[in-house]
Amino acid sequence: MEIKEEGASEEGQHFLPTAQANDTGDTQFTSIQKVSNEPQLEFILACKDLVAPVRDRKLNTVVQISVIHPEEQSLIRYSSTEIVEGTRDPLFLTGVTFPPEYPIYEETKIKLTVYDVKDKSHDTVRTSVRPEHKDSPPEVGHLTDAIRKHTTVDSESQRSFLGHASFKVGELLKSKEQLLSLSLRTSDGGKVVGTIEVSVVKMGEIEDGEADHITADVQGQKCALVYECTAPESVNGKDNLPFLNSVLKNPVYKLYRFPTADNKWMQVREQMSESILSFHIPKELISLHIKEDLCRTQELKELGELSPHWDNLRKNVLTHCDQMLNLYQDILAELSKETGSSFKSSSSKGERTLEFVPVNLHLQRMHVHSPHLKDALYDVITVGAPAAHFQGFKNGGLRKLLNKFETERRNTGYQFIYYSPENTAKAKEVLSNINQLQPLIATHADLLLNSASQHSPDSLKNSLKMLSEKTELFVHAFKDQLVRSALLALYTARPGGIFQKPPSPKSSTEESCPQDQTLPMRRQDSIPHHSDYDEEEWDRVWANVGKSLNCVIAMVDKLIERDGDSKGGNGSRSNDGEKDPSLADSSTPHPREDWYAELHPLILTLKECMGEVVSRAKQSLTFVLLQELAYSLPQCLMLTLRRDIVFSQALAGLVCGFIIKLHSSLHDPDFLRQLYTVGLIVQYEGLLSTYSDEVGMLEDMAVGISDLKNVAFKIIEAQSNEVLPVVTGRREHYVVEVKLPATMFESLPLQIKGGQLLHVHPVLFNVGINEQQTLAERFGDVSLQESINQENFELLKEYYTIFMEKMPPDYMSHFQEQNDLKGLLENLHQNIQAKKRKNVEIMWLAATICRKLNGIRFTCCKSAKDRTSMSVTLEQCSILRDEHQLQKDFFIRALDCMRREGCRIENVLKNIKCRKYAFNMLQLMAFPKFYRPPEGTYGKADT
Ligand SMILES: O=P(O)(O)O[C@H]1[C@H](O)[C@@H](O)[C@H](OP(=O)(O)O)[C@@H](OP(=O)(O)O)[C@H]1O
Repeated sequence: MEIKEEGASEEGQHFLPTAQANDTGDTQFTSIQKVSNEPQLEFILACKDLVAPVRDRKLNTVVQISVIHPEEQSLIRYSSTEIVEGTRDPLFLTGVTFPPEYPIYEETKIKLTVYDVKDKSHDTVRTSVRPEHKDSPPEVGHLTDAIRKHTTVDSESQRSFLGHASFKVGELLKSKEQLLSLSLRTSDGGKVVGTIEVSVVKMGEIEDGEADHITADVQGQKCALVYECTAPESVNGKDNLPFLNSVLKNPVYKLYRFPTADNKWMQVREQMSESILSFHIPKELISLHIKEDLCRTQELKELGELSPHWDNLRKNVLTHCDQMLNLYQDILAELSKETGSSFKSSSSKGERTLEFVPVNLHLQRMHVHSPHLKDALYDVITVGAPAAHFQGFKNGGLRKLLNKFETERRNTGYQFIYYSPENTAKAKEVLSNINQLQPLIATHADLLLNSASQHSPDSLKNSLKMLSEKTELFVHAFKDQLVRSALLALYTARPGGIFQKPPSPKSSTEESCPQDQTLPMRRQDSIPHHSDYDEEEWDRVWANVGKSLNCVIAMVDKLIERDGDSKGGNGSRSNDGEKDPSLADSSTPHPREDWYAELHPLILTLKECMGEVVSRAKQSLTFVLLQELAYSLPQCLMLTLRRDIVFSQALAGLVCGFIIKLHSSLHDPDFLRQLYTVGLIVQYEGLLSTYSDEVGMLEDMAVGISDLKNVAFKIIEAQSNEVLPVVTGRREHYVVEVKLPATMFESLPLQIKGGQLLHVHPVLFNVGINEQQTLAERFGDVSLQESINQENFELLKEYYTIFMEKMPPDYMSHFQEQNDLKGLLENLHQNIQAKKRKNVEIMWLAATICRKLNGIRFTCCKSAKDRTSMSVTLEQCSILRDEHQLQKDFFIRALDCMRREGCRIENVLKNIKCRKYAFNMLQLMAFPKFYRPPEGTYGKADT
């Protein structure tokens, strides 16, 4: 019987994605008992004694799995197995899994339809995730009618119906050993054409003696089937799930079984999930930029009077800054409309309002349950290369643009004062420190006064300690030579080179300072002229803060001492109990003093001295920043915008990777120790070519990833159910606060609980693999890739050195591991030096090193859809081969299964509404061998 007949009887069939399948709203059906957040039901299939329609014809079989929901009675296409060729007893490696949220009940019926595939190069069965009802609304259809018609007819004409069987989920679950053996019948329900076996699978750890084994034969190989055990908490981290679930969304699960070298089965579950951080982090970041830019605009306005040249420049800068602010505000407003979004598709890459959002960001997870080994999770974050697609790549990407900008700026001549990028960054840092410390010191000063008015010696001492610490930090912040030189520059930029002295504080310090701690500085009464510029004045102003703090300390000491005396205490005694003669006069009892009245004037002076320092430093450093902004407007601001966009995409991915890593390793004390002592390596695999537009993308990506070194994480206790991370700080210095629920937070080491900043060490290795890279290698230039790989190798080596220095020797579980790592690093270095074409060994080595160093893995290409899918599936199968003894002969079959029916083809589907990797034959010929998808899974769709 041909598929058309079968199709006709299943007119209402459709393929329901989990996101839409969540809610039937009914409770009259019997739910399946399930472990929270684990798939509800997983099974595998095998057929026996299939009858070929034509005698002696070898069968190539595939099973299509459909679901009949109890309340609907319509058939929904759910998934397919891979095609098994040339046997009447096929064992399918691709299983069936129903995710946690899928509406499946004991009453739900599953229909299994077996087909014989004549030409598998055409067997791309489904093209749409949505109902194929005649009357389905066009906006949910996703595909153009033309494509849908073409692909359906094309695929269906290439296979024929063999037989079908159905069962209810409850029957399977209650059956002996949770295994059903069903007769396959022709569509009229008459003839038996073979049997199909359905076996429930439960992923989990095998402990010796616990596993049941069933011997099966896969292409002549005996394999033991393993059933039902419980996954260890370290893998599932079940108690942490609500936390992870608040970040990950719309999971897709796929299940496989593969034979191991010792003829047993391993089970493998793929999971692919979106993250709401895709949108959340960009929104956080844009808000932060807006705050920072508003503050800068205000500081520019407060720069005071400037000579006409500088004043015009400032006006110009302010106008452009306002325009940029409006732009950021508009983008934020647009993004805020996207409530609940967690995915930006590859086809939205160039959308202006989504520019800050990473493309196609997902967690790609492989959970392996293999005999005699602990269950293992392998995570890779897949995401489109962080790049400014809307701005385009005509003039290159950030790496080139920033270099060009800097070189030109350095050579501009007289109109601007050149400050190096380091100095500009320093100016931003000091300004930010001032803005943070000044209010903090003011608060501590008020607390000190409060303690004074309560006449509490202990609280007075504590407040003083805090005040002293913060004031010392403050004084330290200004030690830089930059402030001094910027003050002179600003002085010369005032009208007539006149220095605008900030309002003088009242000169009360001298009078109120106890004993002989007078301030050496006498303030200038007249405004100095250029030639009069007193370079040392700044030192005096700055030193006054320290001196007035000393006055406060001395006064507090005095007050506490007198208080002790008045209570009949010992006064101030030296260690041997003798009275200190220098303080002998103050040991006579005093009546209870008004501490507040004594300290208040000193605190006022301290605040005033600080005010003067802040005012001068702020103005001079703002003047430094004016130089950067004023040069080449508006390009300079556009460059900042580009960098912000690229960074935002990179940061969203990083935060997602960090949270997932934290979640899966929270119970590992060694990991936590590594986190606060060395920080985490974050390794990016880039698959971009160094030809045409992708050169610009790679230039963007390299800067975006390198900028991630300016990010630190801080773990804080969540005060409510809201656990989404918060981004604080400013450009070039970000702190991401990750909130953990109380129980999880409590289990952390003190260092992390105490708020220690946790650092990341990003590295990028890129190897172009496509036909464009062939062109680059033959006719173009690969130097960008070479220098990126070389530079990042040095960074990786540095991390490794610190890691080996700081982590205890027993941390690397075996001595062997250390040697392995060293060898791998050397090997990576040699491969980078070798300058071989499309040397994908670089990627495998870098990824292996990252995994061994317990780092966070990323894989990126332009859209994280096609090349990325090839690479992550290859990585998964290589891990199965190297770490889980996947039988050698099954390497390619496993790879093909994952690419044909796995999560990544679903990724393609959700991006372009078509189940085909966007490659043509010509492109694939240029790919390294193991990066080519199986027949029938690629082609160009007219999207
Ligand atoms: O434009 P054509 O000739 O169809 O080439 C495609 C490539 O073959 C794919 O590799 C690109 O996708 P990835 O960047 O996910 O690999 C794919 O990127 P896109 O999905 O962003 O269009 C295309 O560049």
